[in-house]
Amino acid sequence: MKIAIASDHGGYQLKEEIKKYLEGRNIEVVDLGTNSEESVDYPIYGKACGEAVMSGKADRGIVCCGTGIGISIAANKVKGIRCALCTDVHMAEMSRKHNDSNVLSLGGRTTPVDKALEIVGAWLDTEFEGGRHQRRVDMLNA
Ligand SMILES: O=C[C@H](O)[C@H](O)[C@H](O)COP(=O)(O)O
Repeated sequence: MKIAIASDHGGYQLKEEIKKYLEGRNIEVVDLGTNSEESVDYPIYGKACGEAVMSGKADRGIVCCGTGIGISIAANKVKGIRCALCTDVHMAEMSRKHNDSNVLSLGGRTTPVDKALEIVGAWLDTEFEGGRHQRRVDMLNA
């Protein structure tokens, strides 16, 4: 699996931790920036991550900003993206099982690193259930 990651300055530290975690699991990472804590604009990074997933450059994506809100909104503007802002493991699991989320969003200023990495792990390891949920995902795509 190949994962695209992107953040603004508010999510930069968390993105770096997630990158280490993914590499520790031998998952290929496409890092779309940002590359420091210098102030940048999250719409650019959310869009870049969404486009990387939709173009096939990555299988799924993970985005981070201060709260995870702005960058998730940006990613969701790319057609075909189902970006889920998750603050706990249950939400991450449900976003995969029911919504087939293809991008995960996390808040670097709102979710501690250890909890965020648990959320990432659950999100990576949970499959879409299909069935009635496929019909709803198809409706989102339409
Ligand atoms: O939803 C937006 C994000 O949380 C941003 O990371 C945040 O708005 C950036 O704020 P500031 O420019 O004050 O660091």
